[in-house]
Amino acid sequence: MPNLNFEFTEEFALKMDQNDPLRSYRDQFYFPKVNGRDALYFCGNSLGLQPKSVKTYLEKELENWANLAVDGHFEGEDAWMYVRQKSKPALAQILGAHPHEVVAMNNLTSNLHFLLVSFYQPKGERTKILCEAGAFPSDQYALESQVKFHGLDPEETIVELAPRAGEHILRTEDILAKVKEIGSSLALVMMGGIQYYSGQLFDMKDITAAAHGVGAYCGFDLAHAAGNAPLKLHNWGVDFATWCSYKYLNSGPGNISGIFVHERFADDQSLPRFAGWWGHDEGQRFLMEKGFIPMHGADGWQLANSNILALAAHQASLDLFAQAGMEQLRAKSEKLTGYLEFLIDEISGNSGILEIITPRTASERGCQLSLLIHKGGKAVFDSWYAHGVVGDWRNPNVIRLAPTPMYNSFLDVYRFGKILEQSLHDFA
Ligand SMILES: Cc1ncc(COP(=O)(O)O)c(C=O)c1O
Ligand SMILES: Nc1c(O)cccc1C(=O)C[C@H](N)C(=O)O
Repeated sequence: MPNLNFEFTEEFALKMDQNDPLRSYRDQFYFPKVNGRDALYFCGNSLGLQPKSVKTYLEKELENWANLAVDGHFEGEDAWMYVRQKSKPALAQILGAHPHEVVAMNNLTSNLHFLLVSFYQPKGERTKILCEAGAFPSDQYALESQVKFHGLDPEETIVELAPRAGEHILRTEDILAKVKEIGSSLALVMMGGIQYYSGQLFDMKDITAAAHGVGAYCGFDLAHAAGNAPLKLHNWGVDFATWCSYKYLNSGPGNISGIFVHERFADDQSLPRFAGWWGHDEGQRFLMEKGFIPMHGADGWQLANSNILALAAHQASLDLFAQAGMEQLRAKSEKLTGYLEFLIDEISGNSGILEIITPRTASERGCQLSLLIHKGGKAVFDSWYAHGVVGDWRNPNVIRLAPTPMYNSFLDVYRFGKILEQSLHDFA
């Protein structure tokens, strides 16, 4: 990132906002209120804000349902039968994939299970799964239950790699060395793309290459990376991935997830998979015949017919991503998070109250900074919230703050700086 000579002044923040080519997007979102005032919302890592356009997109589908009823499946330019196609160009851009490698469907954890059915096939001595220690609990439960499903012992089968003693982030060299060490016993590397707790962005390209080097598959949970960090899943050769759309993709609580399956598996019928009629050859689906013929690419992993209202809300947000462009969003994101980092260092410096544990290099993180709280515990978080700061507290002792380039401003970050300054007096 260029040296921007950040300053802890309102004038500086306002100047940055004036020069921000994405500044108009903020007005396209609803901001919640805390204590009657617009929140300083830094919680896109948990739930993204609602685009104002969502209502219109939903209303259109409600009208289609009201006016067309069952004919809505096949009639009109937005026929529900094909509507998932609409989301593919924007998703492909966000994930760094070809459109036929991605499809919006289900929820994240469900998708993880379906993908593991295909990409976790323990055989002989090749049974082990490598993941990061402290992965999001749902991923841990999914991996454990898959291992048990294959009659194996999770304790022996799942290798959890932790940072070195006294460190908070995993060194890429340690991940690569562990892959090599497990070698021919490794069936799968399955990690978060961005670690939900520390905010570390893993080197997915090198990790994938290392996994392939020992004959293992490699997949990522991109819940915290999709719409946040630059991704090139196709070029990196990643085998599979899944994400959710309710965080950085601003598509609504619990809304639809998506999957990526690399094109080398697009017509691979040797991979086991759980099938359903929506993954069956579209041209023959309504012949209602026996014998599953998977669709080309990721679509062949679909099971059930698309949730149209979910896709409508998703599309409202994806259209904003397509307009804004991931490159521009990332360029702003590096500056915005860089500004937050600068202010935290400048203000809390040697206070001993908190410490940034997210990597200090922009290429090793998304927009989130995770702050390890040394003094004051959750009371620090509560006091910020009382002043309108919406971040989140994650046990045992981290506050996550995620200024998102789509709707946060430099002024938001500056205002947080003023609140931080005040709270340091309270917790010193
Ligand atoms: C990294 C990660 N994986 C999985 C999940 C669970 O997703 P879902 O409940 O949508 O399956 C979350 C968040 O809830 C998450 O942050
Ligand atoms: N999906 C959530 C929910 O319904 C309630 C509270 C939190 C969530 C989250 O998504 C948590 C999030 N995945 C995390 O990184 O902590």
